[in-house]
Amino acid sequence: MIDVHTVAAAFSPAECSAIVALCRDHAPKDARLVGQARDHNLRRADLVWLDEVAGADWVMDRIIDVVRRANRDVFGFELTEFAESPQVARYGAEREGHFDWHADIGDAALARKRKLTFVAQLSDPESYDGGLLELRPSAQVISAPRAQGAATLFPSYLLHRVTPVTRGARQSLTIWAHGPVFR
Ligand SMILES: O=C(O)CCC(=O)C(=O)O
Ligand SMILES: [Fe+2]
Repeated sequence: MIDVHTVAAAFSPAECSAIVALCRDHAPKDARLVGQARDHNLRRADLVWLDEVAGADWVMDRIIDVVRRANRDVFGFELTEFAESPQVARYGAEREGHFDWHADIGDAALARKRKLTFVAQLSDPESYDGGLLELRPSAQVISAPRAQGAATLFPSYLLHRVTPVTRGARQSLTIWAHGPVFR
């Protein structure tokens, strides 16, 4: 089974910049984790929920398109909805933004139903150091491509992390597709 799938140009660089610009005027919220606890050792990032941003409907349209195609061609999961807003995260070097090893499926009502995770790289890879999205589908750790606009999709039970950003800032767009629990 293919566990990790990357769509090379889910967004163009110009579209990535447009998404970042849309979020710029929104007061970022401190990132919460699955289950709403806050632990800055586990995750340090600023979050904007795209549902709250005017003019971002086209982003959701694109996500639906990319997820539908990837699920049809690669995963074949039973997906029924996007029950949570897409989130734009910013991991800045000023506080070594990062997200430690975790899986996205949790105990909370919505987190239980997460099945497929979608993460798009919104930043120019030349503009930051660190901030690697790493995944552990097996004993081997693999890195998601850093190209701006690339989207990496994986089952939400897979362990993954974002390594600390040491220069500049990395922004990403994350959303989960939900459905009946795995069985
Ligand atoms: O920003 C990323 O690359 C990953 C975000 C993530 O793992 C999450 O929000 O659960
Ligand atoms: Fe995650």
